[in-house]
Amino acid sequence: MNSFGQKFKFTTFGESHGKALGCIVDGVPAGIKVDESFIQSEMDRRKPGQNAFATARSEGDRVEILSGVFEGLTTGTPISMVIFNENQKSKDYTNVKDLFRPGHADFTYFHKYGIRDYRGGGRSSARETAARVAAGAIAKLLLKELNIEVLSGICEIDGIKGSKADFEFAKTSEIFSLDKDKEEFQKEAILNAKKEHNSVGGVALVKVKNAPKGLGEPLYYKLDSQIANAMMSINAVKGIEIGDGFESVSKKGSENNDEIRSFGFKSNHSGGILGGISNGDEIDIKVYFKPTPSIFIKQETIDINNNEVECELKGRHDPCVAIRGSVVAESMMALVIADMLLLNMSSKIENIKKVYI
Ligand SMILES: Cc1cc2nc3c(=O)[nH]c(=O)nc-3n(C[C@H](O)[C@H](O)[C@H](O)COP(=O)(O)O)c2cc1C
Ligand SMILES: C=C(O[C@@H]1CC(C(=O)O)=C[C@@H](OP(=O)(O)O)[C@H]1O)C(=O)O
Repeated sequence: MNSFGQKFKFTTFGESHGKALGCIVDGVPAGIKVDESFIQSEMDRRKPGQNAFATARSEGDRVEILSGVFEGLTTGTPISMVIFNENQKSKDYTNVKDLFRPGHADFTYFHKYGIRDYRGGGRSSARETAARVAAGAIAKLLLKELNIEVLSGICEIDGIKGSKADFEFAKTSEIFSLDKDKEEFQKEAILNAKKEHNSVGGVALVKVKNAPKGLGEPLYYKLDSQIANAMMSINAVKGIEIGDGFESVSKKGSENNDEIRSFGFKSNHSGGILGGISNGDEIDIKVYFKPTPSIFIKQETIDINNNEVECELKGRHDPCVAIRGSVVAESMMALVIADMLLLNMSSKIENIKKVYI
């Protein structure tokens, strides 16, 4: 079992240097309008090779829908989508074929499976996240029908934090940072690291607008625990925060509580989730990405025979994975919300009656 979700489920397949990648999304209700140009526009926001802040690998990331859609509508049967790889350069990996890149998953995959697919990280490469964005686009089409929106953007790069509380959200990959005053410095930090053959980390903000109250199951399928599970499943994610997150630890209860009025909550320190259930306010999380492990600085490592060697990489790598990673985080959030919506259908007898009677 390696799928995500209980009702709105998906799984992905493929490798970075294999023939193709793809996903199967199961449990999608019938009758959702499938706008293929929307799916492609989501793919384009994540795809590599678009600017100096991303890997130079050039992929069209064109999605082909193989099943589950008829005359522009979902049929209620599994939706399968495929994305063919176009720009693999496996030769770049020949000199590190038998060794483990520090910080990447080469070491752990080898010890788990006993096989070294050295071609660009194989299944552990974040190229897999293209398939998640395709699945996330289907989730977003469901959310659109309910006027729920998921957005994301960058709020921190290499320790340079955005300062505005109310960010303008990035809609395309052209818009880089949520804080226009800090954007220039954040960009510079990435380009400087790149010049030095190094990489930097970053933080993405993900928000859900118009999420209804009541999403999330008690106790073992809470909305926040599922969001954490989804985000931590993304390559290079090392932590997440819900609402004020770690900052709330140093606050008094009186500062941290969101007081309640008849019109709603006076503040949103909770990030829109209480007791693992959405409270109707904006859902608001931060996702922390580590610096890209593949860097072009000589490092010490071992080979598959345990010999101590030096590792010198070639190839094409993101100098900061958080930039494209923010789009992946947004897709995973859409998938969690879609799953929770479908689970929520059966939380009240009135809802079940609406469907069946
Ligand atoms: C969008 C995205 C792009 C990435 N690009 C690269 C890359 O070009 N080179 C690399 O070494 N790692 C890249 N990573 C990170 C690795 O895939 C990841 O660090 C590796 O699989 C090890 O997993 P872990 O960091 O979660 O432990 C990327 C991650 C994301 C989310
Ligand atoms: C190709 C993509 O990103 C890749 C993610 C990645 C990694 O190790 O995660 C390593 C690089 O690829 P390659 O396997 O060719 O060395 C990136 O270019 C993509 O996101 O589509």
